[in-house]
Order: sequence, then C-alpha cells, then structure tokens
Amino acid sequence: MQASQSPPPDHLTYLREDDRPQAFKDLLSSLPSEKDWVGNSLHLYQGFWFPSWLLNGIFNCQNHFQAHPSDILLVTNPKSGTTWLKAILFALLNRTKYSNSNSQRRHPLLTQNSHELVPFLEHKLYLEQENPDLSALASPRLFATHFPYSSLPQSVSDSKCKLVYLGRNPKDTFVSMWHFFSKLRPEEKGQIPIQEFLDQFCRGVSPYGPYWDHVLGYYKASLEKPEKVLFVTYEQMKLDPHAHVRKLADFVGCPFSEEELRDGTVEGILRMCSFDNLSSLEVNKSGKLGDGAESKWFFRRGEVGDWVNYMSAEMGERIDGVMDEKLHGSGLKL
Ligand SMILES: Nc1ncnc2c1ncn2[C@@H]1O[C@H](COP(=O)(O)OS(=O)(=O)O)[C@@H](OP(=O)(O)O)[C@H]1O
Repeated sequence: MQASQSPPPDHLTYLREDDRPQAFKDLLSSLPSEKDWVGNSLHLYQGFWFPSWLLNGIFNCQNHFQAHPSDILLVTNPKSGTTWLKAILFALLNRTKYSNSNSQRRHPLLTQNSHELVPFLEHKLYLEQENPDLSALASPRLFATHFPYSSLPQSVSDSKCKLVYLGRNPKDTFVSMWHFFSKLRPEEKGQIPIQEFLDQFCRGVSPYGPYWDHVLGYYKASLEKPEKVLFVTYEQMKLDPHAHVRKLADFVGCPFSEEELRDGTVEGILRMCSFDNLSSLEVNKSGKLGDGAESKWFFRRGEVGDWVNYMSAEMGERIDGVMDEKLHGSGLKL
C-alpha cells in the first residue's frame, strides 16, 4: 500500500481526480463508499473495499493487463509482509545476476526499496504499449498486487502465470495498518483511535477488505489450483524461512541447485532480505518512494505477535471471533 495524501506526482497522473473519464466518475458515484481515517474514500466494488485513488487503475488493469505465462504475481493484503516478500522474490529470481561470484554488480536491494524494484500492477502497469518499463522487464516478470482473487484481470486467470499469496495473522496486520494510517494523518490529528479503527476492520471495511474474504479467496484457489497459487503465511516464513524460500523457488520454477544449497545461496538471500538488514540501509532509512511515502514507514517491528503491545485481550478476541466465524469450515487458521 502506498501513501496518497498529496496530489500524485506526474508519472501517476492517472490518479488525478480531474483526469478521470466521466464514465468512471459516474460508476464511482454509484458505489457504496466510506471514509478511511486519512480522509480518503473507500469504495465497495465487486465485494471489496478499494481506495478511491486506486480504482481507476484497478478498472484499467482489469480491462487491459495482459498476463504472460511466465509472469509471477505476489499478492498480499496490505500490511501482510509485501515489502519483505517482494525483496525475497526479487533476490531469488535475480540470484545469478547478483551472486557473490558476480559481485561487481551491486545488488539493487542495497540502493532501492523493494517497492521500486517490484511494481504494483494497479499502479498503471497494465498497458504494455504505453509503458516502456513494462515491456522492458526481463522474463519472468515479477509484479505485486493487492487484487482480491475474484477481481483479478481475466488474463491472469486464463494464463499460466503463477501467484504467490502471503497471508498474515489479522491482529498483526491490523496493528501494522493502524500504525501506517496514523502516520499518514496530519500530525495535529494524532493516532487513529484504535477502537474505532477496529470497529471498521471488523465490519470488513479496510483497504482491499474484508480481510477474511481476501485471504480466503486465495486459500481456496491454492487448494483448487496448487500449480497456479501458492499460499504461505508471514508466520510460516518467520518460523522456517529457509524451507519457505526453497518452496518459493520450486514453485516459481527456479529451484536451488545442489551446489547453491551447499554454498549458502539461500542463507545469503535471507540475510539480504532480513528486517535488520533492509531497515538499516540508507535507502530505507531516509529514502522516499515515487508517491511520497517514506521508505522507513514500511519497516516498523517486523515481528510475529506484536499486536499484544497495542490491543487488549478483548480486542484480540474480537478479531479472532470474526475470523473464526468467517473462516469456519475452510480449514484455514491464521
Ligand atoms: N524484511 C522484513 N522482514 C519481516 N517483516 C518485514 C520486513 N520488511 C517489512 N516488514 C514488515 O511488514 C509490515 C509491512 O507490511 P507490507 O510490506 O505488506 O506493507 S505494504 O502493504 O507494502 O504497505 C510491517 O510490519 P509491522 O512491523 O508489524 O508493522 C513491516 O515491519
């Protein structure tokens, strides 16, 4: 998720409200909407709450994005570990180019935030002919998106491209989101009242929410089409990162060789992408992304279970209660 407070910069002109086609404005005004805590609108479209400033991109992407069979899409609900998995997948797919024996090439993750290296689909990446960067991307192209499964562009469903979904415990995601949105508010407004933020979350109103439907869509798809959708969680990645990076590599079709497993390639990727390493790099301490968000906002604690420091047991039980009810019978527990 990116910041959207100030007017979008030039390369994101499609986000400017003035430039939106009338048909889009008409559709927008017909959709149910709610205000989020930063003052932006969320619109209910195809059963999910989309930030209004992204909807034009969402529509266009649905209509125009042409998936390639070799594409890899990392999908997350915001604040589930996107920044981390973007880095891991980027490092994994480009490991030969930037290996130790090829160390004259400085690793891009040392000087660029992973959000700059792995673009979001809904950020005007859908028209290949209009986007030279997109056609110049080497195969396999790696994208990220927060699209719900049921709203993915048809070409993604039709093609043989692969989807990696990263889920996260909803309480940690919720607290991470609460911190992030609080940062986007004008300073004098202070932190978002957490109880009210929770009320909204538990009604399903959050960016790309309801949270449970987002996760469930991909979980079910991963059971139905295991060759197309891989479902992993932030907690599993934290618990056994080595095994999961190998699993990711196998899934995206570039498994580690015996030699790589012996020579510490996996460990090198994990070290490079660790919270401590990435968050200590100058680019992530003082850099800014194209839309004005500060890179450091994407690195807070990076821990499992940090919610207990911000929510009462009762609040935690409330999220658990909603999740239990919504995920009942699915076999999924987050
Ligand atoms: N390298 C690494 N390892 C582990 N965890 C990491 C890493 N980088 C970011 N993070 C944590 O991920 C949370 C941010 O989520 P996202 O990256 O999905 O945010 S966004 O949707 O892209 O805005 C946010 O979680 P919280 O710390 O719980 O807020 C980040 O700290």
